Amino acid sequence: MTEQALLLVNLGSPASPEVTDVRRYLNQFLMDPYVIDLPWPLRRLLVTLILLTRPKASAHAYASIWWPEGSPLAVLSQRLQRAVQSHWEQGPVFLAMRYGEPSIAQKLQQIAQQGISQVVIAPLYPQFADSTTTTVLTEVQRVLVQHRLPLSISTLPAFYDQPAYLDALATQVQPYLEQGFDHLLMSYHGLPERHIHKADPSGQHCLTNTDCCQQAQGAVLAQCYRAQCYRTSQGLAQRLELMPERWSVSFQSRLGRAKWIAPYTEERLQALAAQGVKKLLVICPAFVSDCLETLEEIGVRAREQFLAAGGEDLQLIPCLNDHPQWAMALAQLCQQQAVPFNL
Ligand SMILES: C=CC1=C(C)c2cc3[nH]c(cc4nc(cc5[nH]c(cc1n2)c(C)c5CCC(=O)O)C(CCC(=O)O)=C4C)c(C)c3C=C
Ligand SMILES: [Fe+2]
Ligand SMILES: [Fe+2]
Repeated sequence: MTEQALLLVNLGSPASPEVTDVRRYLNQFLMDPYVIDLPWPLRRLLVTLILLTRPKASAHAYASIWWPEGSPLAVLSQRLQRAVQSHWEQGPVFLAMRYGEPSIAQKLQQIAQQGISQVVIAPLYPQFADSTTTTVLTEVQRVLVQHRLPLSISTLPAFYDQPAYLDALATQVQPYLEQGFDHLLMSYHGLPERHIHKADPSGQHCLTNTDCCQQAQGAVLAQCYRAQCYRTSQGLAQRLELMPERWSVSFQSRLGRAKWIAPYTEERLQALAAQGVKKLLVICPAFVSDCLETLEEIGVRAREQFLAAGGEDLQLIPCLNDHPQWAMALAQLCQQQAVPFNL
């Protein structure tokens, strides 16, 4: 049988929580034109301004969640890689990071050097966005051309509605519901509204009314991150048999002054506390591995905010991480859903 490698790709973290490493990481991340989609001179100017203050604040936040083995996102991604290997019989499973190390270039070269010619690339993002999925695939294309790698590539598309993924997510959440709760908040990483409009092939669907994303279908759904977040949420709520008033969706991690997709997590936290919700569960389904945005932004800061607003308990439900059902589901999705690489 021809060997086929599997390359999992996650976002990446700074090498350490030191300010210099965080600055280097943020510079690489934010200078990506798929993340800050401004012309180079404006992007350089904006990122330079962000880098005046952000690295210090972010370094402090990273230091508060850093583990002895390293960044939670990196450590948990490695654990997932090992767990997926036991379900991937076609060949070795590798892990790369879009920003920082190990890079996509290092891993694709390693795969080619091992004489493997077929690779499945799995960007570890359930919902499609240019700032996550497209930038990974663009980097893969760049590396293939620059290093003339003789690799035949297929890629795993966004899996926001795949039953195997949703079943694993429901298995992860279920025990927390059984402990008793008032409300389950599904908080996704946000995006500037501009990114959603740019990706909208109809030019008129997205964000035109409050529930446009819930109605999205076909080519619009395939490109609309917000619509995919709602589909994931509906699929999860259905599996957990949640009544509509027991769950809601919000978007976190805003940066800068542009308008980001709503509703904002901070505002939902205030509103839920004001409605009398005391025991709040939060799951972050845009992330498959716990990271700064789950452990610190939700587990620490959102918790403080909710308690200050009158809530009694906010519990962060861990991401899928290396859950055995998720590892098996991911291997299965890569076998069954990967499509020929076509950027
Ligand atoms: C314009 C800025 C950003 C966009 C767009 C964006 C999209 C986006 N990001 C993730 C996943 C993660 N982001 C993480 C951290 C993070 N994100 C941004 C900015 C944008 N993200 C910044 C500046 C940071 C760094 C931390 C900080 O200073 O706040 C992380 C965590 C990484 C870690 O090391 O733990 C993840 C994961 C998605 C899924 C997404 C689009 C949907
Ligand atoms: Fe982000
Ligand atoms: Fe939409």
